[in-house]
Order: sequence, then C-alpha cells, then structure tokens
Amino acid sequence: MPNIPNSLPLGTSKQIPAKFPIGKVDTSLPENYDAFRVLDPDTNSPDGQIYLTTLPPRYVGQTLANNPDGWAECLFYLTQQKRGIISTPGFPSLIARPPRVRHRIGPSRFGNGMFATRDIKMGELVISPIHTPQPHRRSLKEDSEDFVGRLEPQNREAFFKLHNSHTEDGSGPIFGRIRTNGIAILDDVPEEQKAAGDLGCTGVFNEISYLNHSCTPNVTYKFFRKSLSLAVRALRDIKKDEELFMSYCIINEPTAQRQKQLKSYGFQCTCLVCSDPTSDDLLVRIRANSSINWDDSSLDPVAHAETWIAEMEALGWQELSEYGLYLSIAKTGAMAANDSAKHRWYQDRHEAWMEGMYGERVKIRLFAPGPGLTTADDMKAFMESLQHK
Ligand SMILES: C[S@@+](CC[C@H](N)C(=O)[O-])C[C@H]1O[C@@H](n2cnc3c(N)ncnc32)[C@H](O)[C@@H]1O
Repeated sequence: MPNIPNSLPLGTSKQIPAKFPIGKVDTSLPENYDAFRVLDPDTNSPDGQIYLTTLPPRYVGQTLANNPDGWAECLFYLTQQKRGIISTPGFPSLIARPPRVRHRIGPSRFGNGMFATRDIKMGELVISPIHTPQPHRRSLKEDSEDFVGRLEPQNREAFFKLHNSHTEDGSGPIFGRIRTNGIAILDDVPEEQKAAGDLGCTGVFNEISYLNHSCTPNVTYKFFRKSLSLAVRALRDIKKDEELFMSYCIINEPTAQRQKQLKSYGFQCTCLVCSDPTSDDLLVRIRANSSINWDDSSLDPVAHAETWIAEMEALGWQELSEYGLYLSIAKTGAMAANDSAKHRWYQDRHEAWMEGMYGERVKIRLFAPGPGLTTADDMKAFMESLQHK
C-alpha cells in the first residue's frame, strides 16, 4: 500500500528565497534611466519601464488618519505586477488584525527585536502591519531613494530607524536598509502571473522588520495580496515576554547552507540547531521517518509520531513541514486505534499548526471517525479509495 497521504502537500516548508546578493552590489543606473521611469502608471502602460506607484490608490489629501491601513509604495518593473495586484479578488481589503496588541519592540540580544506582550497560542495572529511600505522587485539605489521620498513622514521616520547591516558594501543608507530588512513576499503570486514574469516582491515593514532570525522560529508569515499585508502567526504556543523569531533562510537545509544564506545579514546564527553538530543528521532522520508503512503491524504509528513530535518540539522545529506530517500521522493513528480523545487533540493541533504556517484556518475533517472507518484495515481501504479519486 502506498504511504498514507497527508493533508499537507509535501515539500511545503517555507521556501524563503535568497535575498539580494551578498557583498558589493551594482547600483549603477541603466542608460536613459530617467526616460523610462514613470510615476503612477496606469495599468495599460507598457512593460519594461520602472514604475513607482502607491497601492491601494491614494487620493489627494488622504492621510493615515483617513486610512489607518496605510499605503504601500511600490516599485515595479512590469505593469503586469500592478495589474496583478489590483485585479486580485477582494483588493483592497482591510487588514486583519489580532483582537488586541500582542507584540512590542524592545532591546534584544541582537539589537532590537520583537516580543510577545501576552501568551499566544499556536496558529494565532501575532501582528499584521498597519501598512506595508515598499514592495519592490529589483531595486536600484536611485529608485529606492525615490520611493522612500514618497512615504508618509512618520513612515519615512520609521524606515530610517530600521537597522542597516550593509554599511560597507556601497548599498547606502536606503538600499542598505532594504537589503537588511526586506522580507520576500513571493508566496501569494498566482501561477499564471508567475508565468507572465510577476515573481513577487520584497517588502520592508515598520514593525515586522524588527523580527530577529532563528532557524527554530516561533512565528512565520504569509502575505495577502488583497490587503497587501503580512500576517505573522505563532508556530507554537508562545509565552508572554518571549522574543519572537522568524527565519530569514530556508530552514530545511543543512547548517552550512543556512549559514551561507544568512551571510548577507552580517551575522552568524547561534541558535539551538546551528550550535548542535548532530542537528544535520537529526534533520535527515526526521525526514526519513516522516512517512510510515501503515501495513507494518509492528509499528505503533501514534507512539512513532509522538517520539518525533517530542524531538522536534524540544528543538522548536515546528516550521519544518515534517512536524505537520507527524501531527497528521498521530491523528490518523489515534483514530485507527479508536482513541477519540487523542484523535481530537491531534486534529486540533494540526489545524492550529496549519493556520500558523499558511495563515488561514484549514478544516481537515478527512479522517473524522465514523462507522466503518475505525480499524487499520478500514483506514487502508479508505486511503486506497482516495488514491483512485
Ligand atoms: C531585520 S533586522 C532585525 C532587527 C534588528 N535586530 C534591529 O536591531 O533593528 C536584521 C538584523 O538583526 C540582526 N540579527 C537578526 N537575527 C540575528 C541573530 N539570530 N543573530 C545575530 N544577529 C541577528 C542582524 O544584525 C541582522 O542584520
């Protein structure tokens, strides 16, 4: 029998793409630069120019007092990108916010950082930005200067308070801050737009850009095009006053690879897994054990999953997709063993984790216990029937 399918598509660990290149950057302008720079293009403007535009559209005289969600100053190279955003169903939507403020910015071991101001449960929304300045694709130094000039004064002030770890490589005070604080927001681009060259953006955020890095992060984010905002959610239960960490790199790669990705931020990560020389080997074993043979009667799926869940939780490795696979195995195994309390527990944990990872509540009731679906054999037949759907 094939391995049990999981409700989570495989390979879905957050693929946070590499940032701007490491080291010295070429910020020279193309020839005829001014001739093809356009402010506030309409969506019929030809592609291939450099566009500076404000989204959602901003009318004369409007200030943050009229629109607390604010505006994003965007720099595009394709009008396709502006078209893509404004044709997103529901755009512009209000930004979803947590019911009460759950974060603060303050001193951390790594300069400033962000902290929880109350206990936060796995999956819960920690923060959505009030506004999302400066999504952009490639960024030339001059373009960056232009769009910072277009920001609301208080947002410009917030921008210049951000850390700049690129003071020695020719980036300058603006592009340097974009390189240090830019968060890749690739994930929400519809496939057909990707094909048309709309590869997503990098965004710099007033508050979210204060999140420091860990390879065992306790929050992650999802970008929503319809509100041009990031939702930062808890990947596990977080205690009041804990520092919040996101990952700046692809965490399911070996330590040396991760350290390479982090070089552009000018620090060496010293988190729990980076400091443990056995962690790469553990990662391989976590991956290898995350699919099981449901025909193997010598294996107790729940006990197997629980061992690995405990191991991953001890490290704080919930951002790995394998953590979701183990929750899924535990939930399914508990159902097959007729342990409805445990089944419900893992069902809820899995849903909360999915919400944390993907930013939305996903109801997965595929494996709800019911007549005729209570033994391992029933489960096997059920899974086989799914394979043929
Ligand atoms: C996006 S900023 C985060 C906020 C920053 N700590 C501040 O004081 O404004 C990224 C910078 O924070 C620092 N940083 C973030 N995570 C770190 C970590 N795990 N270890 C050391 N430095 C870190 C590095 O200087 C990095 O370039």
